Amino acid sequence: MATEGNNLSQYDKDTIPNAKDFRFGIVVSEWNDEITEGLFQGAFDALIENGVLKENIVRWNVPGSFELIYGCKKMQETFEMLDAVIAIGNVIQGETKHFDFVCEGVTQGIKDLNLQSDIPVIFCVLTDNNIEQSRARSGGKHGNKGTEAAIAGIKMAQLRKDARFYKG
Ligand SMILES: Nc1c(NC[C@H](O)[C@H](O)[C@H](O)CO)[nH]c(=O)[nH]c1=O
Ligand SMILES: CC(=O)[C@@H](O)COP(=O)(O)O
Repeated sequence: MATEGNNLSQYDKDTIPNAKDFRFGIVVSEWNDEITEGLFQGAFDALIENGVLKENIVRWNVPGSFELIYGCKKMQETFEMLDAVIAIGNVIQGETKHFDFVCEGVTQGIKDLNLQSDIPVIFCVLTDNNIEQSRARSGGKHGNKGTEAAIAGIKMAQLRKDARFYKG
């Protein structure tokens, strides 16, 4: 289902696990920071709204979305107590095929991090045709992808906690 006609910021609070004991890392790309700062604020606010303590959120910045791969890997390695990491970026189509390679690279890289580490990494990377689409998805008419990513992070942190419980 496309984002059009949906709101990325809407969720049923009653279905979200209480996140008061969860700790999150957030890695933010500085490319298109007008957009990535909006995504970060959406994610941060949603975490706090669902019980996460400010002191349990650590943020690192990286130059661009491609560097999210290394930044998230080092976040996982450095803070082993984290329950989830959120990768925030915004890639906008330019004149060349570079967009395709950055998007594919960061997608595959973050996928690999989820396979290689026990700490889930949430994919909060907008891959848009133009800045208008990015603005609409980072607090505009389609809501905020950062909010959606935070909720996904809480749910995956809870899934990881449940899995550890059942495994013993
Ligand atoms: N064009 C965009 C980039 N490009 C930069 C790369 O992400 C990377 O930092 C560079 O290739 C050096 O390794 N990054 C974005 O996040 N968004 C863009 O639109
Ligand atoms: C995603 C990119 O790297 C892209 O915005 C760069 O622009 P261009 O393809 O015009 O060099």
